[in-house]
Amino acid sequence: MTTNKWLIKNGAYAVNRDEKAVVHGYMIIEDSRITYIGEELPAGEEATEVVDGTGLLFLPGLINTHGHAAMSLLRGYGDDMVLQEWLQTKMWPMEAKFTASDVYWGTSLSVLEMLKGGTTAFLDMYDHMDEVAKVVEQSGIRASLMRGAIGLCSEEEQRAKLAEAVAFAKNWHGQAGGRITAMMSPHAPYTCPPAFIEQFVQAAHDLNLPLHTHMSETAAEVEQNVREYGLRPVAHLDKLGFFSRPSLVAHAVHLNDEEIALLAERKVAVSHNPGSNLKLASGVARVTDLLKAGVIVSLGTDGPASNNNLDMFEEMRLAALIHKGVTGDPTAVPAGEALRMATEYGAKSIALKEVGALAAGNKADFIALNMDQPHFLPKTDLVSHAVYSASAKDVLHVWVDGRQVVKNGECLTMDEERIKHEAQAAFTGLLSR
Ligand SMILES: CSC[C@H]1O[C@@H](n2cnc3c(O)ncnc32)[C@H](O)[C@@H]1O
Ligand SMILES: [Zn+2]
Repeated sequence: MTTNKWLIKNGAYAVNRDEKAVVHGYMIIEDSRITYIGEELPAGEEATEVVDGTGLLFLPGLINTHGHAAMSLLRGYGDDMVLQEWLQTKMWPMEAKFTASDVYWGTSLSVLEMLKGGTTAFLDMYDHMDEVAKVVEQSGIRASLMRGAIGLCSEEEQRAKLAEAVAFAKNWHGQAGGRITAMMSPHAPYTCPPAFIEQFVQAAHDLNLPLHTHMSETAAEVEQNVREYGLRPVAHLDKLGFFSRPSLVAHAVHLNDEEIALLAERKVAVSHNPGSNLKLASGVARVTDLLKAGVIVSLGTDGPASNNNLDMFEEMRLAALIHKGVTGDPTAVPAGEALRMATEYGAKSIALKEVGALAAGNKADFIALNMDQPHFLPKTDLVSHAVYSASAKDVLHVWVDGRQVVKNGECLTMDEERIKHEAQAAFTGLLSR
């Protein structure tokens, strides 16, 4: 029996189908699913909630496929450095002091920012993951979660990290009404010895879960991989069996033609993180070549300490702009493709079914932008406006799994004032420990 039925009238819906980018008219949501999108109102539809969609553009919820949410506590703490210096001198010393409570409040701050900015699903690789899962459960967002493991430690500590990752996946995969799914995640080839990576691959096989890792983010790490193992990271991970599982690699900035072909052959998805790659001066990923080769490329912010926000509109815009700039081809990553990267390809990257597109039968994860603003006029091409002109601040309403979680810009499921206070206090506490 349907208990929750929303009728949205007079809206514009970015269906992003080849024949039609936007449909004007009605959308119906019954419980957790979209049941109708079309120009005509089907007869006899009685809704429990009616929304006037006049002046609103409805998009699929944005999907952030790589990040470390609790790192919001370190936003602005270590700017203008390259990756290794940033990790070793700023992030890792502070993260070593993080308590479960720090992760809870840091993640809450990020989830609040993401929901208010139109992100309805995110990937998180971190420590104290039970706290992250609690925030996901309470806030109503959807997430793919994993205990990230750095293997630069004793074998005993490695065993403990792997056991934690396995226990977390067993406890939380499918929880929160199916909004939480799990992956297995060794941090990176340069922080995880080969045998440790192989143990994660085996665990992913045993649990039937996908794998995620950082890969080829900087030229220095590729050189280090060649020095230590005689192989570049793609061949190295392939040799360790990583790509025998459904897998998603973050960054993939430094790739040659053979590596792109291998990623396509192994059906490895790539999370492109343009903001973080620019800020850490890591380089620009070969996104147009990856897409041409048939690789699924989605978008991620990475952690809020290397971005420094979680605005997926900014990532879409960056993706649509920088690849034009570096290739000299103004048709590289057009607006419709950038939107697909942030939605449909994002869902594929983190193995979410029936999410990522506005279509009858899909899960009702969607957002509404207030288009009645100067920067959205004239009404030429609404998808172009969403990619080239919009930002997180334009998001008015957000639904996840058929539940409204943001209304008129306010998050209904999280206590914004408390979260802001606790996150600031957590940072102050970290400085004094
Ligand atoms: C083991 S938990 C995740 C770990 O990843 C670190 N991290 C954050 N951003 C990046 C990045 O861009 N490349 C590599 N590692 C990153 C974070 O500080 C955590 O320690
Ligand atoms: Zn990362």
